[in-house]
Order: sequence, then structure tokens, then C-alpha cells
Amino acid sequence: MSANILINSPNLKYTDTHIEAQYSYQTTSVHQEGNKLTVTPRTTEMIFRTERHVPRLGVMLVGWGGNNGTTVTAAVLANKLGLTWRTKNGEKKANYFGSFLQSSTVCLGSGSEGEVNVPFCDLLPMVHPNDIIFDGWDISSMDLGRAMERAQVLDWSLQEQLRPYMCCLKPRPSISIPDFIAANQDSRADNVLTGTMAEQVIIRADIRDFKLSSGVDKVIVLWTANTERFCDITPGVNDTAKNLLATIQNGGEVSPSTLFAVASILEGCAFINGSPQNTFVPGAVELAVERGVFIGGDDFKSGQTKIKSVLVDFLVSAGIKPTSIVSYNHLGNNDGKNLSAPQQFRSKEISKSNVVDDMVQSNSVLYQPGEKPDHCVVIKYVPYVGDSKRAMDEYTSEIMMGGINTIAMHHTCEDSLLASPIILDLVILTELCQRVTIKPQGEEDFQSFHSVLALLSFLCKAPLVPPGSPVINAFFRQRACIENIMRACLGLPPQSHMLLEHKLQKNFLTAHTSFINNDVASVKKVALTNGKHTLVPLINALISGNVHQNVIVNELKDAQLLKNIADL
Ligand SMILES: NC(=O)c1ccc[n+]([C@@H]2O[C@H](COP(=O)([O-])OP(=O)(O)OC[C@H]3O[C@@H](n4cnc5c(N)ncnc54)[C@H](O)[C@@H]3O)[C@@H](O)[C@H]2O)c1
Ligand SMILES: O=P([O-])([O-])O[C@@H]1[C@@H](O)[C@H](O)[C@@H](O)[C@H](O)[C@@H]1O
Repeated sequence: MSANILINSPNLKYTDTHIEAQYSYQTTSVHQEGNKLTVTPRTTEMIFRTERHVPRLGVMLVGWGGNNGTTVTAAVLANKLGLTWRTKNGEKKANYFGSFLQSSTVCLGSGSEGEVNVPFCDLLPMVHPNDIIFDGWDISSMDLGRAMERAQVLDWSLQEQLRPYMCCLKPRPSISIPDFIAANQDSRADNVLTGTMAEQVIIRADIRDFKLSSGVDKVIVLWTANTERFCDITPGVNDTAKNLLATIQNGGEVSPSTLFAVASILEGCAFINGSPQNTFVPGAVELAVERGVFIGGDDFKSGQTKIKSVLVDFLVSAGIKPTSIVSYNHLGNNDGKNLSAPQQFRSKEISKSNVVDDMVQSNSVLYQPGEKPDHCVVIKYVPYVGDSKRAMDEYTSEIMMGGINTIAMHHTCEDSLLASPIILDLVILTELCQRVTIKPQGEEDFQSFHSVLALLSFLCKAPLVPPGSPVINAFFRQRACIENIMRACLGLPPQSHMLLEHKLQKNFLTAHTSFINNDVASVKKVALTNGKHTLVPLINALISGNVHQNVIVNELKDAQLLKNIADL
């Protein structure tokens, strides 16, 4: 059941169009001279403004006919239709498990019954996955009904129910430059555009056509097509936006994924890269910044790497020193087949290898400058296991007094059922970020997040961040970042987990009456600022927080709003 959250704070204003929060952003800056560190707390006042209107969202997937593309489309349909199906283990019901926005919760604070947790997606107005309209491209012409069968991900009895809907969905012809993906993909490519590179940017017209024909307000484009090889970064070719656009016109090395990114940016649509290759060559990043369009990536953080971003964080922050990480996995889907080619595997290897860097570098007690654990990544293609990926990891660490701590792990999961909810989170979070603007003190105007949307890091193996920003891979730091930014949009302090009210001899929050009076005072202020209609829900909130009705009535009796209290 979704929660209806109303913030009782003089720092928050609800208007018909926006949620506007006054926020004190607290940071600490450190000045270092030798081993002397001077640490200065800083506070920057700012206003967070979130548009309340949730648009109709269209998502165009590049690689729509692949395992991820068909699975995410089928999952949304199954949820929308409320489907259930029988398996040998009993009846299953469509759900969004694995989506942190839909299926994980955040602690809002404490009430009379203890901590109150709400679904992440209830914090701010955001698109529900059931309302997303999908479209997309694939170099394979198969309709999504047959492609879903080819993927072998979903239970057969569910596929049977979905097929009539999925068969009506057909991928648009796509850009194919065979050199970028494995040669073993050639047999799939029967749905490709022809003409020069510039002519193939006709995909811009597809975006417009989809927007018009579906009636969506916004389109986000996401690459979930095959992993490409890395593209050379060459001065004069792709190093600046101008050079990249000229190369597209005149010919030269540009990957299909970069062509899609450029087309989306030129159409003003956010572009997300779910694969590991360097789609965002410097010219593409510059173009996104120039046009003020969001880009995000790279490579969905779905399985083995997600665990790594938790486990290494745990080890290093527990003061244990990982010295060797050996990660092996095998899988038998088409992604695995493509990755069996050396250049495509290399893209994945790079993306999977850097995930521990920030955690290792943060601990100079355990690691000398430049020291890193050995880190080995292996992927093998084993057709028989299909989409059911097997991952085996061995983490060896040094513990106290020369001791060795070895953790070995075996992980089996359907690759595409891990990636699909991440696709939904990526597009929903990106859309939400498009409606948030921030005005730091001293600035004239509200500004949006940087075009390189680092907030998506949580969902990516190799996070793309604005130049000069720290890359954070640690799972809970990434999650806390999203949670606390959303709380800031509501004028709420960051989640500190201090729980001081339970750690002293007396609980100062319930014992102190001025706390209650302050609350009532702020109700008065909020109701006077935001209109009478907010009074009754605010007072109800106070009552459910154990403030006695008489206290509220007494406190409010001098207010002009007294007559509204009769309605209670
Ligand atoms: N499933 C996961 O857990 C996971 C995690 C991280 C990243 N990824 C990445 O997501 C991508 C998709 O994975 P998948 O399992 O769906 O793979 P898949 O091979 O089943 O699907 C990819 C689809 O892309 C199509 N394609 C290839 N080149 C194209 C182009 N130029 N334009 C349009 N379509 C094109 C193929 O025909 C295919 O249908 C891969 O790059 C994979 O590495 C997957
Ligand atoms: O998310 P994760 O398990 O670390 O990484 C996975 C790889 O190990 C796998 O080989 C690949 O095919 C998947 O698409 C995914 O990228």
C-alpha cells in the first residue's frame, strides 16, 4: 500500500506545481599540512524545488529484442495486467522485486509505534513502472513475443499469457556496424538501417515518431544492446562535440551506441548506457553538457559486481584487508555468446575491475599508496545454462597477526531478471531528476543536476561522473546519496542513523514538552503559509504522533484557523 507523506515543517512549501524545501547542506572541508589536518564544518543554505506533475514516460530500448529488453517489457505488462501463473513451486504473482525504488523501503523517522518505513518510491512523486510505454530498436527483426521465447527467461505459462500482447511489439530497424560487436552476432542482424552514418541518424525521427504516436510527454533512451568493443579516443574525431558531429557527417570511427547517444541528446532525451563500452566519448559528454541533457551509465550493476560493492566495503570498513579477489562466471545467453569474443570481453573486464578502487583507496591503514588487491575477472560462455548465470568468487583477506580470511561464494540467478528492475530504476530516477532544481545561496537561478547524472552510480558497474568528481562504488554510500537527496527535496535532514533519543538515559524527544509545542507551532505556520486545506491532515498527523487533541486545540485557538478545528 502506498504511503501518503505530508511533511510538517516550516521549511517546506507545497504549491500546486512544486514541492519547495529550504535546506541547510552541511559539509566539512579539510586543510592538510603534513600530518596536521584542519577540519572546518560548512553550511550552505539552498532551496530544492521538485515539480509535482508526473509526466507520461516513454522508454526506447536499444536492443529491445534481447533478453533484457523482452524481459523488462514483459514484466511491466505482467504487473500492469496483474498476472499470476502456476509453476512447479506453486502460484507466482507479477512483482517488482529487485527494484530499489519499488521494492525497498526507507526509514522516514519514528512514530508512536517505532520506526516508520515507507517504500522508496513514495518519498517523491515519480513515474510508476506500470505506466511506462516501451518502444525500441533491434538489429533482429523478431517480434517481442517470439524474442521472449528465444530469451528463455520467463516461465512458459506466463509467456503464454503475455504472447498476444508481446507479439504486437516489433523493434524498429537499427544501426549496425558489425565490427563493434562479436562476429557471432551476424546471424541475428536482419533488421538494419542502410546508408551513410549521417543518414542512419534517422533514428532521431524514430524518437519523434514514438513521442507523437504514443502521446507520451517525455522519452528516455537506454542502451541494452550487445556489449561493443571500446572505441579509440582520437583527437579531431571524437574529442569534442564539434568534432564528433563532423565525424558523423563525414565518416570515421563512431560506435552505434555513440550514434544513439548523440541522436538522443540532439532530441533532448536523456540517454543511459547499460553496457560497459565507452559510448560516452569526450565529444558525446560535451554535447550533453552543451544541450543540458542527462546522460548516465555505464553497465548495469546487477549481480557479482553488486555483491562486490557490498562485500569489499564491508571488509575494508571492518579493518580487514582484501588481498585477492577472483571472480569467475559462466552463462549461456546471447550476452554470454557476444562476450566470448576477446574485444567485447575486454570491455566487460574493464567495467567489472574498477569497482573496488574507492574502497581500497579510502583506507591508508591497510593499503600503501598505489597498492591494490589482485583482482581477476573471468567470463565463460556455456550455452546449456542459458540466462541462469553462475558466479563464483573467492575473496582472500589478511586479518590480525598474519591470519588469512577466505570467503568463497557461489551465486546462481537469472541474469535478465536482475537487470530488468535496474532498467526501471534507471529511467524512473532519471525522470525524477529532470524535475528537480536547486538554488544554492548566493546564486541567482535554480540549476539542475550536472548533465552527467552521477546519482545513477548506484545502478552502474562503472559509474560515469562529472569530470573531477569522486567515483563512488560502495553500495550503501551510493544508496544513502539517493535517499538523502530525496529527503533534502522534502526539507528533511539526512538519515544519520544516530538514534540518540534511544541512547541516553532518558528519551529526550518524548519527555520534552517543548518538542510537542514546537510541533504544533510549526503546524500553525505550515497551515497559514500553505492554506487551510493542509490543516486537518497536519493535525491528524500530530494526533497519530501522540500529541493530544486538546493540546493542539489550545495551541491553535489564537489562530485565525480556529474555525477549521470544528471540522476535526
Ligand atoms: N543481464 C545483466 O545482468 C546485465 C548486467 C550488466 C550489463 N548487461 C548488458 O546489457 C546488454 C544486454 O544484455 P542482454 O542479456 O539483453 O543481451 P542480448 O544479447 O540478449 O540482447 C542484446 C540485443 O541487442 C541487439 N543488438 C545488438 N546490436 C544492436 C544495435 N546496434 N542496435 C540495436 N540492437 C542491437 C541484439 O540483437 C540483441 O537482441 C549487454 O551488453 C550486457 O552486457 C547485462
Ligand atoms: O553484474 P555482474 O554479475 O557483475 O556482471 C555480469 C557479468 O559477469 C556477466 O558475464 C554478463 O554477461 C552480465 O551481463 C553481467 O554484466
